[in-house]
Amino acid sequence: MNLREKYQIPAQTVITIAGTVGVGKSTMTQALADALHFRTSFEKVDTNPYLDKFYEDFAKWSFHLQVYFLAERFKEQKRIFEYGGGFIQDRSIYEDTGIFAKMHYDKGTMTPIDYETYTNLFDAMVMTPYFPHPDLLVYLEGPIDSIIDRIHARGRDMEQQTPHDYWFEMHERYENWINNFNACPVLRINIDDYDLKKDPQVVDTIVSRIAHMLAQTSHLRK
Ligand SMILES: Nc1ncnc2c1ncn2[C@@H]1O[C@H](COP(=O)(O)OP(=O)(O)O)[C@@H](O)[C@H]1O
Ligand SMILES: Nc1ncnc2c1ncn2[C@H]1C[C@H](O)[C@@H](COP(=O)(O)O)O1
Repeated sequence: MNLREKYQIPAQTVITIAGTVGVGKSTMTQALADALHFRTSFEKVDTNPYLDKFYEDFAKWSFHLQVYFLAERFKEQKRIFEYGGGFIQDRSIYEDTGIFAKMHYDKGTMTPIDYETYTNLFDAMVMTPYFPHPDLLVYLEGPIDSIIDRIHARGRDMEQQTPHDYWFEMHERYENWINNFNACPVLRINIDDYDLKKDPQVVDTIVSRIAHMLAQTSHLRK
């Protein structure tokens, strides 16, 4: 019996994993998908044609990158819908606007006109009754020092060159963002409490918490 059956999680459930860069979303996505026998929807980092350029020059490439991410995530959303759910998604679409686009606009590395164009597009595509929200957002959080260690351990070149202040600011913004997030139910998980690398069996406890939260919020999906 897999964990989905053990904890009676509906087969069509869609769970999105949110959290700052390097916190462990991809690792959690794979662990949950394996445990629940769900499909995965990963961010494609290596094939992103703007990401390296963006880290070299935020002001020049922030708009292009946001439009690219929006299109990619929307295509993934369509794929999830066509399969009828049963997915774990690595990063939510809400973080693109709520964290990244907003942060670059506030820092002056996205122009007001580009920001307005982007948010209009985002709202027209996502903030409508026709866009199915996930059943649950699992929010990963933890101390910024451990997260920066993970970014360094992973070793993506463009992230190594980025000043730590960028990651500090993002970490702080995530905290405010999640405290005001209400598009779907949220389960908060602290990375200090569960170490999927050292103890893969801990996924059982995480799935039981997910099942509990899904049961508590099932009335919202009827
Ligand atoms: N529990 C953990 N303990 C130590 N390192 C971890 C843990 N979970 C993830 N990592 C490592 O941290 C780095 C970032 O994790 P990743 O899942 O890619 O994060 P994200 O998708 O949020 O950017 C990777 O090198 C990954 O192997
Ligand atoms: N919407 C985004 N804007 C800017 N940068 C973004 C956006 N979404 C993801 N990214 C970056 C951040 C990381 O460098 C990579 C992958 O993110 P990760 O949290 O490691 O999965 O893309």
